[in-house]
Amino acid sequence: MNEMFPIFIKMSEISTLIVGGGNVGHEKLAAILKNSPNAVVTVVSTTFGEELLDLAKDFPSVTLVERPFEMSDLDNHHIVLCATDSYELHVDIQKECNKRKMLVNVADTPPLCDFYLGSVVSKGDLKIGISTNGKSPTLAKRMREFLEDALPSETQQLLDNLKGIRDSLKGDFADKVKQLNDITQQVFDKKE
Ligand SMILES: C[C@@]1(CC(=O)O)C2=NC(=C\c3[nH]c(c(CCC(=O)O)c3CC(=O)O)Cc3[nH]c(c(CC(=O)O)c3CCC(=O)O)/C=C3\N/C(=C\2)[C@@H](CCC(=O)O)[C@]3(C)CC(=O)O)/[C@H]1CCC(=O)O
Ligand SMILES: NC(=O)c1ccc[n+]([C@@H]2O[C@H](COP(=O)([O-])OP(=O)(O)OC[C@H]3O[C@@H](n4cnc5c(N)ncnc54)[C@H](O)[C@@H]3O)[C@@H](O)[C@H]2O)c1
Repeated sequence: MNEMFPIFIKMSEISTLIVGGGNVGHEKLAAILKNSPNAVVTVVSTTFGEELLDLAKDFPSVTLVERPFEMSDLDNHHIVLCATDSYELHVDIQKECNKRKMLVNVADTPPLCDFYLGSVVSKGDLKIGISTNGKSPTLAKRMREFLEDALPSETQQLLDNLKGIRDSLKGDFADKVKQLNDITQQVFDKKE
């Protein structure tokens, strides 16, 4: 059983720290910005790869700090992603995050992670997060590609229509729930 609980985070409302600006740092930053272009992210790294520099320049809410990590970098951030090539540093950061009750993800080291990144399917406002419980990120990627193709292109139109109906419904909460269930059942042509 996959015991992880998915949540959707407002990345522009919290502050994220990435430690390490090489290949993995770039991958993690790209994954965040693809979903959340206004994410507030600081990347601290001794050196930065070209790809990360190229990506970050288009996002004003991303700050790059070029120097070795210091524990005080954890101040004022909510979540941390470790992406250096130093396992020892990652262990130290993970311990300190634990002490401070901050959530930490350590690239390539699932046992040190409080949370995993997922594959993300997006169709307009619809977003589906996929986890394989860490078993196969490659399968998560394939599932994303499969669902991206399978979801109808009218998904956003459907959502916009339902939002309009939702806002215009009268009655108490139970009435509204019933009406919305009836309407969506017709859309999916589902018999109960
Ligand atoms: C979903 C995605 C999100 C993202 O990172 O954006 C993601 N990995 C992605 C791709 C990917 N990562 C790797 C490959 C190479 C092939 C392979 O190993 O399968 C590919 C495929 C590729 O790139 O084609 C290497 C890899 N990854 C981890 C390990 C360590 C280990 O498992 O021990 C190693 C071995 C490194 C080594 O060999 O040393 C660990 C994790 N990777 C996770 C997430 C978390 C579990 C998610 C889940 O539950 O499924 C977890 C546990 C922690 C975390 O990183 O948060 C993103 C797909 C985005 C998309 O395209 O949709
Ligand atoms: N690149 C991949 O796809 C991949 C795949 C599997 C495993 N890994 C592992 O993941 C780790 C990172 O890989 P990478 O390719 O991103 O490495 P990298 O060398 O490209 O990047 C590491 C970054 O960490 C920075 N760094 C190192 N020590 C630091 C410190 N004390 N403070 C701040 N920054 C520091 C470096 O300046 C560099 O920018 C490695 O252990 C690697 O073996 C990488």
